[in-house]
Amino acid sequence: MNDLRGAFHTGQYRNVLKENGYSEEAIEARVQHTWDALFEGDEETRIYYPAGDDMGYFMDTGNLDVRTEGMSYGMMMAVQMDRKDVFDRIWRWTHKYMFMTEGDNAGYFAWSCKTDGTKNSNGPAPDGEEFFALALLFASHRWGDGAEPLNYGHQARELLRVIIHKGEDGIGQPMWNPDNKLIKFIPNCEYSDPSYHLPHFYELFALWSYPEDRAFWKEAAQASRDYLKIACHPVTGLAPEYAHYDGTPNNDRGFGHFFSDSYRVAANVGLDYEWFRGDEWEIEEANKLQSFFADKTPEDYRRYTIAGEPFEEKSLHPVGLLATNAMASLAATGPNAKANVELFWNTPVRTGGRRYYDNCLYMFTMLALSGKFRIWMPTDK
Ligand SMILES: O[C@@H]1[C@@H](O)[C@H](O[C@@H]2CO[C@@H](O[C@@H]3CO[C@@H](O)[C@H](O)[C@H]3O)[C@H](O)[C@H]2O)OC[C@H]1O
Repeated sequence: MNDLRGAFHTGQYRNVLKENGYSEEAIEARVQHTWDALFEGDEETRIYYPAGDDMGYFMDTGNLDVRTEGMSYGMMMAVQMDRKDVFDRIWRWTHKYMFMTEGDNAGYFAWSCKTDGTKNSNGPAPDGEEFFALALLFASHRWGDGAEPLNYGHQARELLRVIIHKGEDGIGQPMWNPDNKLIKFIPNCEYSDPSYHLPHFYELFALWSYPEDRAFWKEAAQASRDYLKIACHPVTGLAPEYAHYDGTPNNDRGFGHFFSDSYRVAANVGLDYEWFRGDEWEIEEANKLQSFFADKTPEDYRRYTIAGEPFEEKSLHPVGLLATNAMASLAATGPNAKANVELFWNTPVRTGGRRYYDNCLYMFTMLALSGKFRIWMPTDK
């Protein structure tokens, strides 16, 4: 058992794919094949593009931009796959083009840029910052720190400080509400996005952030686990894209239903259970989600109310959805856990214009179900 100061962590990672009967050789090959498709493949599958001598970016191929979401995901994938070269390229691009040094959002990263580095927005999206922070901490633990901007540990701790303390000097807003400890959809709003809640990340921030920030992160982990219980529907398990702090869907801008953002809740619940046995509720939640989708096929996935009523509109990212449903099998104990893993295994990475979001979720699921989405400790260097 690793010392995670009170947080349960086995130090063991299930290979759910192996448990489902696939050979270690086949699993290794699929993990590598997935990496190759996203990072080195042809235009049909790749989402990573090297830029210049020492930089690179993930492109949202559906929106033709570079998002903090994708950049932070790419860094997390690279550190898990021990690809410091790719990690450093993505982080250099992020640091050079996305970081904001002035205005209300100074200290945050612009959530969307053009591929030439021009900012499309001067606002951040907190899901990027939280993934950057943990990817940087893992990089520090796995490879050691270098010269700025590759001083990963320092970069992570500074970011973890800014995202909760911003606004204390009267300029800007924090990404977490300081009272209820819930992550906001964007800093200058007072509602949340259930898919942004990563209690398993906050447990680790509570260990490795600046000492004065650790108590906050520990409380945030509990607050997020409690919040997910009220944001996910009690029967279907479906979460809306955006939700109020009391857990009810926020449909002010049409994001109060189960659609693209929401898919990540299944993956997050699965990984929190795998890393920390976060909450026994996560087993129920995973079972409910898998049960809701048991009689549905990817070709017919829709937008749904969280009570499960379908809209006409088809899912924009069916491969991403089936992948996250499979990742929920890290927590699921129900009769659908195996079928979800099989469906994932039998589905290739997505090709074509909308592939970015699907294939990000696909790669995370491939890592998680093969026991390769792991916690990198300071002692792992
Ligand atoms: O209004 C923006 C808001 O859109 C932004 O959110 C980011 C973009 O949306 C989220 O992911 C998308 C899910 O749908 C797929 O089709 C897209 O490809 C994904 O990028 C993402 O999690 C958010 O970071 O945040 C800033 C707000 O100002």
